Parts: sequence; C-alpha cells; structure tokens
Amino acid sequence: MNAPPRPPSSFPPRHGSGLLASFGHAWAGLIHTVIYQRNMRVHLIAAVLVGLVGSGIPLGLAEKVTLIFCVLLIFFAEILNSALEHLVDLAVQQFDEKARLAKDAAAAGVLVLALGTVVIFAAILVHNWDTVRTSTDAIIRQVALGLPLTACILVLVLPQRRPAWVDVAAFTAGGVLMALQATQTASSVFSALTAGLLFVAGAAAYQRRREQRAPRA
Ligand SMILES: Nc1ncnc2c1ncn2[C@@H]1O[C@H](COP(=O)(O)OP(=O)(O)OP(=O)(O)O)[C@@H](O)[C@H]1O
Repeated sequence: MNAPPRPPSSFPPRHGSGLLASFGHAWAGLIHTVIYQRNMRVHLIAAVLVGLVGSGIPLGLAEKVTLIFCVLLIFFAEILNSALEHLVDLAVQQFDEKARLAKDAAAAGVLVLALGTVVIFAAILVHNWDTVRTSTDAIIRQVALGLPLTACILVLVLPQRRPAWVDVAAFTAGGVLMALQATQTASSVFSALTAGLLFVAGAAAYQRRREQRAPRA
C-alpha cells in the first residue's frame, strides 16, 4: 500500500538524523550561545580562570568536583536562559509585562548560580590558604602562562570584526600555552577543562567568521 502523501513542510531540509546529528545540533546551540550571548562569554572567561586556579593548586576531590559542577551548572543555566529568551521573542514581538517577568526570572536563575559559585570558589581558596601560600612557584607559573592564555581566549570570543590571522594566532598561541601549562599541572581534569574552553572559543571564532561572510537571512 502506498504511504499517504506528506503535507508540505515549511521546514528547510534537515541535515541528517541520529546520534551524530543530535550532537551536531547541541554543539551548534553551545557555539551560538557563546557567539551571541555576552554573559556566556563572561562565564567562559571566568571558567578559564577557575581552570587555571584548579590546575595550579592541588585541591581535594570534593573541591574539584564542586568547582567543575558549578562551572557546568552556570553554562547550563545560561544556555537555558538563552533558549527561553528565544522562545519569548518568538511568542512576543512587543513590550509585554509577562515577557519581561519570564526573562527577568530566567536571568535571576543564572545570577543566583553565578553568585553562589563565587562564594564557593572563595570558600575553597580560604580553606586551602596554607597550600596557596606555599605554592608560590606554581602561582607564578600559572600567572605567567595563564594570563596570556586567558587573553588568547578573550580575543577569540570578542564579537569585534578582525583579520582572520588574529584568530589563527590567538588559537595557536593559546594551544602552545595550554600545552606548556599542562606539563606541570596539579590537575589534568582542570587542564582538560581549560583546553576544552579554548577549543569552544576557537570554534565560536570560526563560526562567527563564517556567519559574517554569509549573514543569516
Ligand atoms: N518583549 C519584552 N517585553 C518586556 N520586557 C522585555 C522584553 N524583552 C526583553 N525585555 C527586558 O529586557 C531584558 C533583557 O532582555 P533581552 O532579550 O535583551 O536579553 P539579553 O540582552 O540577552 O539579557 P540577559 O542579560 O538577561 O541575557 C529582559 O530581562 C527584560 O527585563
């Protein structure tokens, strides 16, 4: 028996289905948030700094897990906040009190998490203050390698137009600094987190450049 004709679809053709395509859509969502949400870029840079502290000072397992969980939770909240903003903008194209309440509530959720993370981060540093005081060499190394690395990631996520070579140079220099830093890390998990953030920043810079070349309709 012939299948009934499908109703005409207003969706453009989808780029594949299955697990790989789902991953691709999720990745595109992450990169889109980094490109278009200023607060996400702030969280990303803050996460790099957390990664540098975590890979410079030896922390206990519970402290590592807590910090990484907080960082991921903030990303999750910001991505969800962005999704809600898109939904509200889709439903409401003019000023609306309920739209304002929905967006403000979602933004408040992110703010609460960010403030909580700052408090937890400070508490962990205070709790490990003796280790911090005696880790002068590690701190000097982290500052010497970590600050230029953070600057490279910042360049990659900045929305301003720039020549392609700047992004290539920032990503390459970031990779070299990351490799140097990883050779003497106190935690490979935090180094992996920082490397992952460099990769995300590089992917965002690449995608922004593509979209600037071929702006969305
Ligand atoms: N349609 C609307 N009606 C009423 N107020 C709105 C509307 N859209 C946005 N707002 C207000 O403007 C604020 C910023 O909304 P916007 O969509 O510009 O998000 P944003 O600039 O990405 O902000 P955020 O810092 O929350 O991510 C909202 O928190 C809300 O107070």
